[in-house]
Formats: sequence, C-alpha cells, structure tokens
Amino acid sequence: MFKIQTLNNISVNGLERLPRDRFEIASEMAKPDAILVRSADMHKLDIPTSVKAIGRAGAGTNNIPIAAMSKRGVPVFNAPGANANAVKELVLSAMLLTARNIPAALDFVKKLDGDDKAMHEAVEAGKKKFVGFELPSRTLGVIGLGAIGVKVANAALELGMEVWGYDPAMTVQNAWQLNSGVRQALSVDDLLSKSQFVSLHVPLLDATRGLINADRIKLMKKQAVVLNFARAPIVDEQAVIEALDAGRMHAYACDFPSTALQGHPRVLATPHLGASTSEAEDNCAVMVADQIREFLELGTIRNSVNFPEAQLPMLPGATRLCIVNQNVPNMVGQISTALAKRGLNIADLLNKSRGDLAYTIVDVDGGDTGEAAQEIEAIPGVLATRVIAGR
Ligand SMILES: NC(=O)c1ccc[n+]([C@@H]2O[C@H](COP(=O)([O-])OP(=O)(O)OC[C@H]3O[C@@H](n4cnc5c(N)ncnc54)[C@H](O)[C@@H]3O)[C@@H](O)[C@H]2O)c1
Ligand SMILES: O=C(O)[C@H](O)COP(=O)(O)O
Repeated sequence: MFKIQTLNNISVNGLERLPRDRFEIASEMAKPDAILVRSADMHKLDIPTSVKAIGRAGAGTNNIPIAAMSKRGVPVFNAPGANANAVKELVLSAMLLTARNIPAALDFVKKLDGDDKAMHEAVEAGKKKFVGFELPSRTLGVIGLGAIGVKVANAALELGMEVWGYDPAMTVQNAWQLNSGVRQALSVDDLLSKSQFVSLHVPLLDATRGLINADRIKLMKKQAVVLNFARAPIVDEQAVIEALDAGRMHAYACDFPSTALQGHPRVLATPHLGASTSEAEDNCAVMVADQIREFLELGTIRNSVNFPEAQLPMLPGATRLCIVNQNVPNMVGQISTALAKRGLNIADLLNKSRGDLAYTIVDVDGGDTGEAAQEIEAIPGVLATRVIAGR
C-alpha cells in the first residue's frame, strides 16, 4: 500500500487514477510515499524522509524545493501543457477586456442609479469615457514560447494581430506547434520595442525575476498593456504602477492581486484563476497521478522537472532496483558488481542522466536483492535506492 498526501485540493478524477486497494490518500498522514500539490508553498515544509516523489498538478514548480529534493534523490513531476488552454483563454479575455476598458465600464454600470430613463441617459452620456480599440493589426509580444505561450501566440494571430515571440530555449516540440506567422524577436528588448501587448509565459527563475522593470517599460510602445499570467515577481509592480499613473501604460492585467495593485483603475487582477477550470484541474490531476503511480509501481519517470525520462518495461518475475546517484563515472560498474557478487543476473538495465543526477533501473532475474540493495545504497554518490518486487 502506498501512502499519498495531498497538500491542496486535487481533482477527484485524478485521485481516482490511484486505486484505493493500493493507494491510501489523505491530506494529513505520517510517512507519506508521495505528495500531490498545486500551489501550496513547500519551501518551509519539513518534507518527511519517507517521501519518494512529489507531483505538482500544474505547470509552475517554484513552490517546491527542487534542488533539495534532487539532493535527496526525489523526483518532482509536473503536468506540462495540461492547463495551457485554460491560461490561454484567460489571457485572451484579459486582452479583450483591457482593450475595451470593460473593468472600468462595469464599475460605471454598477454605480448607476435612478429610474430606467435616468440610467439610459447616464449610459449614453457616459459611454464616451470607455472608448476602446480593436485587436486586428495591433502587436502582441509573447515572452516564453512554451505550452502556454505558443497557444496564446497562435490564437492572437487568428484574431488578426501581428505577433512576435521570444524564447531562447524553445523545444522542438513547441516549435512544431507554433504558427509560422509568429515572428521571431531577437531579444526581450527587441520584442518590447515592437509590442502594444506583452504577454509573459516564462517560469519564475532568478533569470526571469523582475524581467519587466522600469527601464524595459520605457521600451514599450506608449499605452502598452502588460499581461502577467505567469508569476507575480516576474514584473516589477511598482514600476508598472508608476507607468500607469504617468499615462505611459494603458493597463496591467495579472493573475496575482496585491495590496499595491488593489483598487488601481488601470489594473485588472484575477485571483490566480489561470488553471481554475474543471478541464484543466482534471487534466493536471490525471496526468500527475498517473506519473506518480508509474513511478511508485514501476520506477518510470515521465515529465519530471529534475530527473531524466526513464521507462523500461518490467520483465515478468524480475525484481527491479531503482537507483538515483550523482552523475559520476563507474556508478553502473559498482552497481553491477554488487549484484554479481551475490550471483544475481541482470536481465535488463536502463541508465539515464540529467545534469548532476543519474537514474538506473535494473531488472534482476528472481533472487533476493535485499543485501545487494543495501550495498548499493552505501556506495558513495548513491542518493536513493528502491526495490520493486516482481509480479
Ligand atoms: N496563472 C496560472 O494559473 C498559471 C497556470 C499555468 C502556468 N502558469 C505559469 O506560467 C509558466 C509557463 O507555463 P508553461 O506551461 O507555458 O511552461 P513551459 O515550460 O511549457 O514554457 C515555459 C517557456 O519559457 C521559456 N523561458 C524560460 N526562461 C525564459 C526567458 N528568460 N526568456 C524567454 N523564455 C524563457 C522556456 O524555454 C519555455 O519554452 C509556468 O512556469 C507558471 O509559472 C501560471
Ligand atoms: O503553475 C500553474 O500550473 C498555475 O499557477 C496553477 O496553479 P494552481 O494549480 O494552484 O491553480
């Protein structure tokens, strides 16, 4: 029986992928084997040593201490692309809402009073304050062409916009999805100088913290709109507020309310709703639950942010060892020696590495691997060892 602790509400459709005869699931428990999380901040949590894997039912993993987990040999999984359409739709609605000054217009309507005649007169006299603009031929710059950025860029092209993108590390898979009409900016500054709308779709990293700052706002076209549905610290809020107050920027739309932004007439802030659709919640939970189950039952690694991909069909009757170690020479040699010393035959083996980490799956013909596993665990540089009994 594996124990799964949930730190946030995880969609039932996802949890159902973990059959109750093999998985116990609770929000509070001792010695969990794995943790399922959405946005709960795990940086200050004392993560039990029993934890073998963490599954983020979503995209961003900045709430998880990944470096510390790598040192412990614990893979962190996420759900790439599973909520991308939900975010794309929110970004498109924010573009339309800000272009047409809808938030201020709704506020105006809420404050109308009097009878129908008085309201009608106020509407006709007041509507000129909310004259907006249309999207075709306006320019959108998309920073970060990953799962979400590509969808936003393609959809904006469909709306008739001119679209520029910037991503120095775009994957081939995402490049295949990008409409060839999206033009390539040479740098963030180049993109900003061309854009009326700028949409951010990068992870929060040291390199992206404060990506949009006072100097960069000056590069944007006058009356620009910044759309931040990525993470709050990617934008310097104070710089944005100053640009809005000075009439340099038209609006700031973001998914991250704050005291500084609260009540600003040119800020459209949603309560971190990017992934909050039933479809996205199901997609994320199903994807990550499947990945956690495959890891716990078979040692398979799919969509980890710190481990290499690793998938090896398990041979019937074999015993499987999954070993995480530092990516240094002679580890596989030492592992196979520990097995050979006990007369254990390797039936199949997979060794993959990513950065400083290496991961080995070894299927051994029958046999008792207990002692060998203990010896492997003690090899300097081995971070975690697990034995999975054959079925
Ligand atoms: N508001 C929400 O609810 C919500 C929902 C999903 C994701 N997000 C945020 O959006 C981010 C992106 O999500 P995604 O699914 O598209 O992720 P992704 O990993 O598919 O794409 C991120 C892209 O950013 C690129 N990138 C990284 N650093 C860059 C830089 N300095 N300049 C330009 N490009 C850079 C990467 O190469 C990658 O292609 C997540 O990390 C998360 O923080 C927010
Ligand atoms: O990175 C993400 O996937 C989003 O920020 C969604 O976060 P949530 O799962 O807490 O809604």
